Amino acid sequence: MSKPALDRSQIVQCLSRIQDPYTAQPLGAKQLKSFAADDSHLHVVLELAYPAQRFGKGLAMLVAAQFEALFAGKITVDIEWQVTRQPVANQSAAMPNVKNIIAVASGKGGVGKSTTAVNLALAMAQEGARVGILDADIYGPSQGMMLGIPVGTKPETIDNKWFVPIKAHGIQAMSMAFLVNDKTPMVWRGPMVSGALQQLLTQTQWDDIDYLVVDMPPGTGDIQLTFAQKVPATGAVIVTTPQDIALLDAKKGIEMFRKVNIPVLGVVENMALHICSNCGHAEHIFGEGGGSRLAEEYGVSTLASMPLDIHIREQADGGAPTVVADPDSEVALQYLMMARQVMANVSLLNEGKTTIPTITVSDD
Ligand SMILES: Nc1ncnc2c1ncn2[C@@H]1O[C@H](COP(=O)(O)OP(=O)(O)OP(=O)(O)O)[C@@H](O)[C@H]1O
Repeated sequence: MSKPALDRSQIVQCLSRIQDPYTAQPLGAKQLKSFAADDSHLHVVLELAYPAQRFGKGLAMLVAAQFEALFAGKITVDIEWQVTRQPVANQSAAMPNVKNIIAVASGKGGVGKSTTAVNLALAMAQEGARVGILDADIYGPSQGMMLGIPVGTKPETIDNKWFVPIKAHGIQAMSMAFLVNDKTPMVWRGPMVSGALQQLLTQTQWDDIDYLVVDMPPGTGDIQLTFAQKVPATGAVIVTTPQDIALLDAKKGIEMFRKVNIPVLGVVENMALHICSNCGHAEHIFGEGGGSRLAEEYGVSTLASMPLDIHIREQADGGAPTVVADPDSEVALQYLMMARQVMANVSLLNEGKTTIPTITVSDD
């Protein structure tokens, strides 16, 4: 029989000295799942509200070090997680197998929205999340190519009603590109597009997903607005380059989500800095700090500032985006940190924490 050497309040107090770097909240009773202590061994099990397969190892070391002041014997800390579900009644009814939907959008085309979406999805999976990606970028679907899914691959169907998503690099993928052929006209009218996309969303048999990343069609017109209205998203990630024109369109994107009451989880500034592969010279090709200024103006987080890096393009074009092609590279780590921030922000939203400010800008 182990004799209790420490009580729960001592453990909780010790935990409260450590701040979760992604939620910016102190650890405490909520995260303490269990503990066992005798004279020689303290075993603490924490449970986070977002996956932490890679990040959890560092956090466990930090927590163990904190307990050294309290306990002289062997200390073991395990980090587990339980992803919370978006508390929206109609979502669980419509998509019982999907806990959270994250819309990735940009005001302007070509800013790297799809590349960011796929690396976000893969980075979430690396942290242990069950992830799906829906390519809703109907006019330029590229997720299949970036995930290395051979052209012409068709999803299986069940009962002539359900599509089975295609698995690639450990995530589940579905795209309009899997259902059309080269001859299908992509110059669809708005209602056809939003109808097809909604069908794709609700008639795919996702296999128990924590986060479904939706690569939205670029722009802020009627199609996007209708779709944003129909997708019961937990939150949106806005991708922009630091260029004035892209920022202006990104603002429209933020305002579009505001109109349909979808919280903005943060802004990703893409192609922020170019480092010459020959001489190492760093240059802000599209201007400096625009994404952060935009995030500040709207009171949302800057999730990442990604460099303009030839490997990002080459690896995505090659069917293995940076997060899987070169998982220990600096760029992959940046994507990983972005993913953790997105998942932590989702957990805060689901808990009803007000850490993510509501957007208060005028309509004009
Ligand atoms: N950070 C980056 N560094 C280098 N190349 C990048 C980066 N981000 C994206 N790219 C490249 O830029 C091009 C456009 O990216 P992507 O297709 O992701 O943009 P998008 O915003 O989704 O475009 P669209 O509006 O056409 O769907 C691609 O060739 C991609 O590989």
